[in-house]
Amino acid sequence: MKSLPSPFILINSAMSADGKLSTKERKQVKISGKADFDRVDALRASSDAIMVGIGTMLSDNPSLTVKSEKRRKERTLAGKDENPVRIVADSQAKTPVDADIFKKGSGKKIIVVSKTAPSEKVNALLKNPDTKVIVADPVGSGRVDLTEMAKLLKKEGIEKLMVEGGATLNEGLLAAGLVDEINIFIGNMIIGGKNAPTFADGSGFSENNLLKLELISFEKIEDGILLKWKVKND
Ligand SMILES: NC(=O)C1=CN([C@@H]2O[C@H](COP(=O)(O)OP(=O)(O)OC[C@H]3O[C@@H](n4cnc5c(N)ncnc54)[C@H](O)[C@@H]3O)[C@@H](O)[C@H]2O)C=CC1
Ligand SMILES: Nc1nc(O)c(N)c(N[C@@H]2O[C@H](COP(=O)(O)O)[C@@H](O)[C@H]2O)n1
Repeated sequence: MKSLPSPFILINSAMSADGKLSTKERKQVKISGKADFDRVDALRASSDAIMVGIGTMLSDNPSLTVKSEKRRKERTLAGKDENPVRIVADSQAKTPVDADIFKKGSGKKIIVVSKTAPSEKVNALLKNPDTKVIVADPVGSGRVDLTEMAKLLKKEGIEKLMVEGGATLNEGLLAAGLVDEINIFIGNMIIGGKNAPTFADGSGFSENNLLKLELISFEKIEDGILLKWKVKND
């Protein structure tokens, strides 16, 4: 069983047929087609928050907004912000102060940092409206403690957290036993390259300690396939 308290955490990723999230230059690739991007948009709209790691922030500068106006309206009619809370796991507060999450779309932003994040960078980030910095580093390791982060995000009222990568954060959350569900869209291309990020990088699991999954569903979408997995955290 997953350790509580934590939001329900779902990782959504798009990968190539050979399991890569992007190129060896860490350049974002359009793996999903129109239909899958629309599915992802609906998933964003149904979530309380969307999170990426600092690696993804620096390489992709994502806006993490809900793209469909209809879905944004539905959220506001339900008394929510247009966009879910946008969160970055960013141990040293390296998120650029002019990142697209601050410029595009309305709604709250949370930067999760460690105790050793430089205060001038933290203060600069806090100048952005609707932005909060949370320190999740109980022992002062200099790295965000993901279990502590989950606990603090739950306290912020986040019940459903959608994680959109990247490779290192995915593995960190999986290794911490925090992930409930994985949605992977496998696109019709090979990216290749031993240094191209895969779905779960980090240090990985050992042979006698592999993380087991249970298949929920599979669905053909355009020229790819969507796999939904439940994570067996016991
Ligand atoms: N195809 C897809 O669906 C997606 C692809 N990507 C791709 O993934 C690549 C980025 O992946 P990565 O470089 O691995 O960066 P990442 O986005 O996974 O961020 C990793 C960073 O998160 C921070 N972090 C803080 N605390 C952590 C902890 N306890 N455990 C793990 N990480 C922690 C660390 O500074 C770490 O270096 C890019 O090339 C991007 O384009 C990213 C998202 C989705
Ligand atoms: N679902 C999906 N399919 C792909 O093909 C992708 N390359 C990604 N990437 C993720 O989407 C983020 C960009 O979000 P915005 O359009 O800027 O809102 C990017 O950072 C990855 O997390 N996802």
